[in-house]
Amino acid sequence: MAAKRIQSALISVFYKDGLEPIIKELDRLGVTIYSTGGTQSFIEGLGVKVEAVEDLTTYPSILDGRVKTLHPKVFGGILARREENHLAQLGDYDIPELDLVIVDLYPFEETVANTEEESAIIEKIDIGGISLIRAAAKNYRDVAVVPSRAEYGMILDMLQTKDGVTDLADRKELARRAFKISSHYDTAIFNYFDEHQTEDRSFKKSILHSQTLRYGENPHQEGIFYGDLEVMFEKIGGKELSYNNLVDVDAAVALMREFKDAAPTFAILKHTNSCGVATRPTILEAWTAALAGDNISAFGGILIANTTIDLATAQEIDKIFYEVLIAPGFTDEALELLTKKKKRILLRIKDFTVQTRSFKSLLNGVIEQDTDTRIEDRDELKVVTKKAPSQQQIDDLLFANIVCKHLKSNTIVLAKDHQLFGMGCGQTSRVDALKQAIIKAGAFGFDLQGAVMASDAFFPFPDCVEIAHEAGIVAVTQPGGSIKDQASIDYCDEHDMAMVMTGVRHFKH
Ligand SMILES: NC(=O)c1ncn([C@@H]2O[C@H](COP(=O)(O)O)[C@@H](O)[C@H]2O)c1NC=O
Repeated sequence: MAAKRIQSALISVFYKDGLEPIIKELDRLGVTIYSTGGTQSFIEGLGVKVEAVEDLTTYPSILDGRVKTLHPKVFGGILARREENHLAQLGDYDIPELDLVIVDLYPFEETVANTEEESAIIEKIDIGGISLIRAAAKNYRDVAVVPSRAEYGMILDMLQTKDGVTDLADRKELARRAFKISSHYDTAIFNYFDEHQTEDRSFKKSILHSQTLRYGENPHQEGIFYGDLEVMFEKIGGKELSYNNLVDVDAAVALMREFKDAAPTFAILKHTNSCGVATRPTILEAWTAALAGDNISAFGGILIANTTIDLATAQEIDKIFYEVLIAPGFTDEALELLTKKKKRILLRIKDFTVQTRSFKSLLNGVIEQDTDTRIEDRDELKVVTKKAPSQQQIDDLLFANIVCKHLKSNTIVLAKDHQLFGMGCGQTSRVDALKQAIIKAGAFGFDLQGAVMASDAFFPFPDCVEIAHEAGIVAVTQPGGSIKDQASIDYCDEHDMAMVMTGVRHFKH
């Protein structure tokens, strides 16, 4: 008996919107509707007959609504298997069968987001509704459950096209969704209680949206993204985002977030590392200067701007092959041109915010930390050398420090006039990172005389400032904290270099 006709329904919803067409359809099908106070009034307002749950239970809703459906006459009608023994018991206790349960839970997450008042939050922990959902889902062989407004379309379609008959596969799918909703809801409640706990924590994350990716990092690996990209981006064109695209887009957004309020800035990234970054008076100039940083690595890169892309910039960008272009806006003419290349992914970014906590799988568990959203401003730069950097050099040091923060450790950034000249990253020694940065700067024609250097962590020895000086570097920023800091400072003093310390390390593994 896989197909079931809906003859009775219990409806208890917090938000009433979207319910009307379902009620009308149930009414057309002659379904007996039971409902709780507010939902009952809403249905009556539609001119549809409805039985009060209070009449069924012969109890009023008590304790300010904390107990209204929690009663054997309700749960018996949902949980009874439609077989002789259970149906006989329903008969003995005068309990009606309930074939369909529609619930929209108290908005717990929304309440947590909007208030810190604990009593208001606690009252929004739904007890009766979540029990109704779980009971109906457990008995999916006989009962259909609608656990949230997201399933309204699905049930309406079933009512309309199958005339109130549900089949087992559909009811099982609704049950799967019901446990997805109930576990998500309980995860949110748990995380609220667990938030300030220091011991005995449990890692629980629930994301309702997902996207199956073509593959993972490589074609032989499966890949899935859990999240809702539409909240952050409007995808204007191009192929599906791949696993690697998503990783790179994440790195690009984290970097450009630091330049959100700066003058027009462009960054070009490959494998999460930036190979070109520049800030200029116009976005076209920023693009040109970023590309000059390394026009070879830029091939197939991820491009991100903090400013609307105009036609002139689009015409230049269009000359190279890139994977993804992200910007807060595109002029119509720019879009007309850029969308001609059908595979190129164009994302209009709506929101530069990054998650405040980040985590990844590791060994037999997960490692979690605060996201590194800290960035130093000019007041935090402590001059440790006899010579202080000029205002222009301070600007360049701050620029280089941001770029450095977003490169894989160990990393060194060389920059001048708000332009990345060369970087070394992902190196096992800081000296190698510096040598790589110098080679790259040279390869793309940059003269390092008067340029600045940023390091993600302290210099264990003075070798880096020695090599930097020989290359022409005049000012350095680094966190400091090495027992040999003084040796680097002394070298700078002896060679007319300026050094500032931030006191903040920015490792990125
Ligand atoms: N306490 C109960 O027995 C109970 N039964 C259902 N609810 C919830 O009450 C809300 C609907 O109430 P009303 O129909 O009165 O507006 C729904 O969000 C439903 O999930 C309950 N409320 C909270 O637990």
